[in-house]
Amino acid sequence: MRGGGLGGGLASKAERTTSRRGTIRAAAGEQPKAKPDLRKAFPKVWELVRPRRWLLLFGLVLVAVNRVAGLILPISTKYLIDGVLNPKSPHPGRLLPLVGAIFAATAIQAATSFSLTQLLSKAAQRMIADLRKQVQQHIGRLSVSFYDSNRTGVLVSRIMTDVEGVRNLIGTGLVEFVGGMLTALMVFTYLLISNARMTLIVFAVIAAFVLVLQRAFKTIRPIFRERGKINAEVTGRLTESLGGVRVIKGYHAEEREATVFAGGVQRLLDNVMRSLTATSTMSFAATTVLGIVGGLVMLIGGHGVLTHRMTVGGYFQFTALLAFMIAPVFQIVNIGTQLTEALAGLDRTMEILAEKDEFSDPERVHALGPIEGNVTFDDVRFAYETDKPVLHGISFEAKPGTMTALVGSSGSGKSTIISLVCAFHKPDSGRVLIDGIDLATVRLDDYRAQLGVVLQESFLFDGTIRENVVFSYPDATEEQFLNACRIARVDEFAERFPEGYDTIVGERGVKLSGGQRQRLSIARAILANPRILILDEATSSLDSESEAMIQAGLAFLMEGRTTFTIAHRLSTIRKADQILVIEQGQIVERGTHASLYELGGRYYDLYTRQHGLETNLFLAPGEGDVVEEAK
Ligand SMILES: Nc1ncnc2c1ncn2[C@@H]1O[C@H](COP(=O)(O)OP(=O)(O)OP(=O)(O)O)[C@@H](O)[C@H]1O
Repeated sequence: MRGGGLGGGLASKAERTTSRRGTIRAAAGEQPKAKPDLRKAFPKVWELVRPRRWLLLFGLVLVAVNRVAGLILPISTKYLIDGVLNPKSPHPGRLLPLVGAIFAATAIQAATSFSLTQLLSKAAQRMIADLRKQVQQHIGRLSVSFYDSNRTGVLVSRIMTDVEGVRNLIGTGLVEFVGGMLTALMVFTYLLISNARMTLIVFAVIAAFVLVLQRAFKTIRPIFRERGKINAEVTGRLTESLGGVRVIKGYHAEEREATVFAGGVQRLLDNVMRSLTATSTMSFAATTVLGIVGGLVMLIGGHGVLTHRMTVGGYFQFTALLAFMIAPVFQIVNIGTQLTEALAGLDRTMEILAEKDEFSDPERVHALGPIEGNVTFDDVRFAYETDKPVLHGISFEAKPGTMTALVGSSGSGKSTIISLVCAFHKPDSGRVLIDGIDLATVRLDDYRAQLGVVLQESFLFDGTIRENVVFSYPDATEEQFLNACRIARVDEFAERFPEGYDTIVGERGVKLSGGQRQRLSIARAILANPRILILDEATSSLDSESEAMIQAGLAFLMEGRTTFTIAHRLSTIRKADQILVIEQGQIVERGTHASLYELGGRYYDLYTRQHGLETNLFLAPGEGDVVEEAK
């Protein structure tokens, strides 16, 4: 993207504005759904499964072979006891072939198990990687209002954690599940043929248990869904508090933060405890059922053998096979939980993927060639929330290559106007026109490629100086890159580092000063060569040397571009071709510095306030002297 660091705009503004419009249910703190909507989940599951359907089918064949091979051993007990070892007519010659068959079956079982894990687990991991990329890409294309209303940590968890659970759908989870069912069915049929009465009694007990299990799953599913939500919230808060460590320390709020975190961890613990209670109840029930079934089989089978209705071999075979029928039911307990988790994760992932991506807005049909940079607001009205209008009929024109400064008190709507210029939002009524074309109908990629943003909170990645500068135009030549660095005076500090432009900056590397960060951000914007430039000036004052360097870079950057600035420095405001004074979402005055000063109205008030108060709205503290000289 050539856009001169739009990301910074998202980050800084999202931090300043709190969550006001909840788009993701979990983040908005709504009650979790009782269970994932399966009808909605299946198309999504199918979408994931479809490209891998042959693999899964092959996996199922492998499972079938595996399970049949696994049945050879229990089935052979009957032949061993009744055929080979029968005291009345022993057949020692049959022993070796029987053992050979068991060896062969075991070899097949081992080989198929190995291949299953190799094939399916790897496919599952590949799928997780794909899905992660897809979710991240989608989130990247969502509108700014989405970011405003969802916490960063929550989004991180959506991309990293939720997707992880999907492993169980493609990995061995689903196949094990189907394989288990298959085995149970095969064994059930076999047992039914060999001893219908005993099989049906055992089956009735197990069926009752399955019904109980189903109820248990109903309870346990929302717990898992909620766990994902709590996890995301706790991670979110943690990410924020680690990022805002200076504010926390500054207000000595370490303990308060610890309490908040402890509260989150406790909620997580409570949730895990609840699910553990549910799972332990399930295993308690399972053990009891196992005991009952075992006793019943012994009673009926023993009686059968004593009354010669069953052979000893038949009895042992029955008990051995029974395990193969019951084990899958218990496996389902385990796998069922995993699949439930996977579906809950998928459900949240789907919620994100269902969010409307700002680029594929059907209204945005106009391709935009190189623009001149005429920006016109035509009676623009806008509200973030219904019934709370923020802009009330803003109209102005910014001619190509001119500078428009927005001034006004805090909360008057300056940033909102800028957001509309950036097409982060659409007006509720009225139009924003770019060279006469309604911005709401323009393709965003075309437009944003011609937009550059320099924010007061310069946004730096963890990477080298070079990477941070060319971020706005990755195809820049070395010459273009060096030229931008020279104009923005990045060379002056970068070349002093032993690693030069390859010096790592950001969290892991060299910490740059506020002024240096701004210069880097200016170099980035110069390289992007935007037609429309957004400049959110820093409020903090820099020493005069840094200030001079920044001003020189900015002067070059603004040359010939339509610039919008939320100005704090009088030096910038005085250069503006037009100043718009915004109060409560309206333009109350407009003109140049001289004409507005002359007018003696709101602008005059704001301007002269600096003589009396430190909290000047234009200027950073200490800038007053510069004003005096400039006047
Ligand atoms: N994302 C948002 N959701 C809801 N309301 C918002 C949002 N962002 C801003 N507002 C509201 O819109 C109004 C105008 O805010 P805006 O940020 O445009 O003011 P501003 O003039 O840029 O203020 P400042 O100089 O303090 O940054 C304020 O009342 C603010 O509370």
